[in-house]
Amino acid sequence: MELSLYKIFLFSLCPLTLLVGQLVSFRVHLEVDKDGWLNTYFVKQGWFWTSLVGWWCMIRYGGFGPRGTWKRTLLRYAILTVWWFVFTQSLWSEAAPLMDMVFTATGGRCSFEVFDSSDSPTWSINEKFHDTFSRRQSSLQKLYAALKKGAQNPPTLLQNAVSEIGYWISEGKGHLRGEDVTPSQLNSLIDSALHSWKKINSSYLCRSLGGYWIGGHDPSGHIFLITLMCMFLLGELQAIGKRALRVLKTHNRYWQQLREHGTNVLTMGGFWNLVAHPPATKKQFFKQLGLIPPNIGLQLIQLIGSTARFIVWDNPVVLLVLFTFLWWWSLLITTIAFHTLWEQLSGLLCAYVVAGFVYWKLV
Ligand SMILES: CCCCCCCCCCCCCCCC(=O)SCCNC(=O)CCNC(=O)[C@H](O)C(C)(C)COP(=O)(O)O
Ligand SMILES: Nc1ncnc2c1ncn2[C@@H]1O[C@H](COP(=O)(O)O)[C@@H](OP(=O)(O)O)[C@H]1O
Repeated sequence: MELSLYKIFLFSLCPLTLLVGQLVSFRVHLEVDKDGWLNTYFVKQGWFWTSLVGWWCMIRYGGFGPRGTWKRTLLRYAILTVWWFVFTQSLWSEAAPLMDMVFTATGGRCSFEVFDSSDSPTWSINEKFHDTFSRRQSSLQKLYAALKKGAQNPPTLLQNAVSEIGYWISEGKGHLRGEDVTPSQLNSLIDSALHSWKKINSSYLCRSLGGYWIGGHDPSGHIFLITLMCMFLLGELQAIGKRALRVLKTHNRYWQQLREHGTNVLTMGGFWNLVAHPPATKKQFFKQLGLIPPNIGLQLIQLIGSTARFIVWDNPVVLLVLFTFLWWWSLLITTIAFHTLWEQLSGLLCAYVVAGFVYWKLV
């Protein structure tokens, strides 16, 4: 296989991003919302989006480029999908994914340290028990449900304590009512109850019971997944790139429409005003929107329609590039804000070894 400039880009993008992220993390401290829309709806469902966009491109560009065949493309996709599945998902409910096996084999476990067990006289929630208020609250609810489900009659002490915490959190009280037990005794009680009922060997199961993963070496699932996704999309772009560029250049009509309708929409009818000075409330927004003359509204709808058609139907390569950029951005954020360097490297390496082989040997 010859080493083109594109190949160098394909093989170096993720490792270089990790390096840059590490360097940036020395100077910048990032607070990232784990429950933000990008992470929740896109990255965490990333293999779905990547498969959809990847396959859609293959179908729309009439197959698989000069070098590819259906069989080869399918083989590459199948290898990457199986590897993603084995590494990050449970094959069946009791089996742990490979990344969680590494974690538990290196001393990690699911913890239920709900209460702060330092010797403060007032009861409080352990700072490490999940990172945000809403996550704590939902984890407490899961924990309570698990305790209730696990035993027909949970010890009264346990039951009282857990319902008390739920109340404490929702009411935002400063301390717990004193029980005849210490915080660390209660932590152990909860911990041993759950661990004796179930073999908690995956992060998914741990989270679903309200616990959190601590200790051990936890290869970054995000870095693993994003590396696999970037390499798949960029790897397949090699096969369809030339054809996609040719198609992109033939759509002069769309650019003309964009210019005409776009200028009309922006210069007339107060639309620009609406964008430049958005009203404070939704109600005012819709009221002002209603004041836009109907023909401008129609042109706006036409513009949105033709843009959607231009991207989704005629030039899905735009989607491929957008998604690749989105994944790359999330990779950078992950390398700056999450995990240790070694956990990032192991996530990267596990994806890279297989994706590297696929795009080195199977193209
Ligand atoms: C000749 C062949 C023609 C085929 C034509 C196909 C037509 C196109 C249709 C394609 C449909 C898409 C199918 C996709 C199948 C899926 O992948 S569905 C599952 C999606 N799931 C995900 O994406 C989950 C990804 N998330 C994770 O792996 C983990 O959450 C994580 C990011 C690794 C994090 O793990 P934590 O434990 O939370 O840290
Ligand atoms: N780019 C990103 N944006 C937001 N959250 C991210 C992120 N990368 C990683 N995370 C979060 O960091 C944690 C560790 O990720 P991972 O082990 O998959 O690399 C996960 O938390 P949760 O699992 O609690 O959602 C994940 O959601």
